[in-house]
Amino acid sequence: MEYNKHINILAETLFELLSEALGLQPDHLSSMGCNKGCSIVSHYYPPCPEPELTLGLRKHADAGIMALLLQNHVNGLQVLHDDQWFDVHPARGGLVVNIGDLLQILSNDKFKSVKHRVTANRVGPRISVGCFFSGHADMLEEPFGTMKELISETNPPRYKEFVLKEYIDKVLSSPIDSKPAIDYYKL
Ligand SMILES: O=C(O)CCC(=O)C(=O)O
Ligand SMILES: [Fe+2]
Repeated sequence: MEYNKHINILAETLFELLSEALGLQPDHLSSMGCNKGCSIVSHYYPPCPEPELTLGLRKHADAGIMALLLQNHVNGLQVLHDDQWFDVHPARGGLVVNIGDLLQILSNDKFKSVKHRVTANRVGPRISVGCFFSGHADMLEEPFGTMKELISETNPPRYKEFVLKEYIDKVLSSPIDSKPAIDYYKL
């Protein structure tokens, strides 16, 4: 699919910039496989007659590595910052880049995943298309944790190592509003 092809090119560039921001070679995150395992999830939020009584999507942080989100012109996406919700107004032709929990772990909290939600709306529908990167299938059976290159005496790991497959099983089997999988691995 044409869109997927462009998203993958963009993701490659973003992973280069993120690697450099961590003081690593530009191809570091991609060579680990972070730019692979892209799944596309689309949401359709119909207009809601009583939006104050519900939400479009509950508060959460994305569990994977990174998400690139396209939204139509209808408001609804909000991010949590300093205990306050802020609207992420749709920008024509713009994409939202969300850091996921796995990138927070890889970077030892240098990059923080963002808590977000979608409010319900009287107008609509609101439509979004998210491209979620969860990493190359080869990473599934390998130990996963903060990148060794980032660990030092002054920057000890904040997460214990785990097997990615177990983490993903936890994410997929956890009931709504239960403890996020990342919290099981915090040291
Ligand atoms: O619909 C949106 O804008 C957000 C979707 C989302 O956060 C998700 O699928 O994880
Ligand atoms: Fe999300």
